Amino acid sequence: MLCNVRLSSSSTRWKTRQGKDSFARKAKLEGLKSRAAFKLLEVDAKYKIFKRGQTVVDLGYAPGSWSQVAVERTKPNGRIVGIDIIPAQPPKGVSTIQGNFLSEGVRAEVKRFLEDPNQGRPTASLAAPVEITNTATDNESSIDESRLQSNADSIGKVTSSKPSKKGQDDSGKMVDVVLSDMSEPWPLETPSSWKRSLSDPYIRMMNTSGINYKDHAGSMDLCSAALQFARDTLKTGGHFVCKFYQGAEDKELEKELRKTFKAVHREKPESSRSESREAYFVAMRRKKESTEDAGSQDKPDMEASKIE
Ligand SMILES: C[S@@+](CC[C@H](N)C(=O)[O-])C[C@H]1O[C@@H](n2cnc3c(N)ncnc32)[C@H](O)[C@@H]1O
Repeated sequence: MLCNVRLSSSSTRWKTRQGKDSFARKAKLEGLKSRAAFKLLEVDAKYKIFKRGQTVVDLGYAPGSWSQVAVERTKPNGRIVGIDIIPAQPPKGVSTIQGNFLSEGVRAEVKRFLEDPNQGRPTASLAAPVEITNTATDNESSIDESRLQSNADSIGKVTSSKPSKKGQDDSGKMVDVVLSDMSEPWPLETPSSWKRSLSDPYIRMMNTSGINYKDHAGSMDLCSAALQFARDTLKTGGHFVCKFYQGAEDKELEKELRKTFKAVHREKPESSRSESREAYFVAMRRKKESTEDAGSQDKPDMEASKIE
């Protein structure tokens, strides 16, 4: 009960704030799914992270404005893969996987999807987004493989299922840019359906609570998972943009980033609300892989049902 009261009053506050927010109004006018698009646009204007034809992975993509920016900036022929724990309508041209990114099984599934550089990539004659939905309710870290297969089959827009070496670097990496904007969605930014799953997946995952140390700790978990994934999949020269909530451990994260990337910048975009402790690491040009950041132990783990 208490929870509902808190949700509805914060949702009213949110609506009032959005009404006054020029970035939110602009996003609506420009057909963007949320004001968050402007944060990435600012980052891209400064650091030029996107190029045509890239493979971009968007962690915590919903409702999808970062993916919209990535589609636009990598066309023609870019491929964008979005992952989110909540169900959402994927933006045009984006392949999506629903699942909890803190789960090894989900991370392994994303890597499997990426292995074929053509999977999810539009061709001249055919746009090929693929939507893979994890229907699990209690168990957010499992993926329904049969549904996954039948989804891919029935959508039938995958250009090729044959893995090819094209699009990979010397060490077999296939991703040009990893984005992570993972954190709790603002109310109403996503379809109302996410609220229905509130009681389950959000218990152990990152929830912005307004309690700084808690938000910071949750954010560090999400950033670590995103960084390990970036280390496992980013080509030499690839970029990583990662939201974090500022706090005691972010220096440690920055140190880790410096091991893997040639340049690491902290950014607080103008469109990021000043009262929020969120900020972004923009990590540029992945170094040639060293033993320090060699592959993680992520393995397909479809049985594992615990959210880590
Ligand atoms: C601020 S929103 C992202 C907004 C998005 N960048 C956009 O432009 O529309 C954060 C997203 O992270 C997702 N998220 C949080 N924790 C997650 C997790 N453990 N696994 C997958 N997605 C997660 C939330 O469901 C939410 O949709």
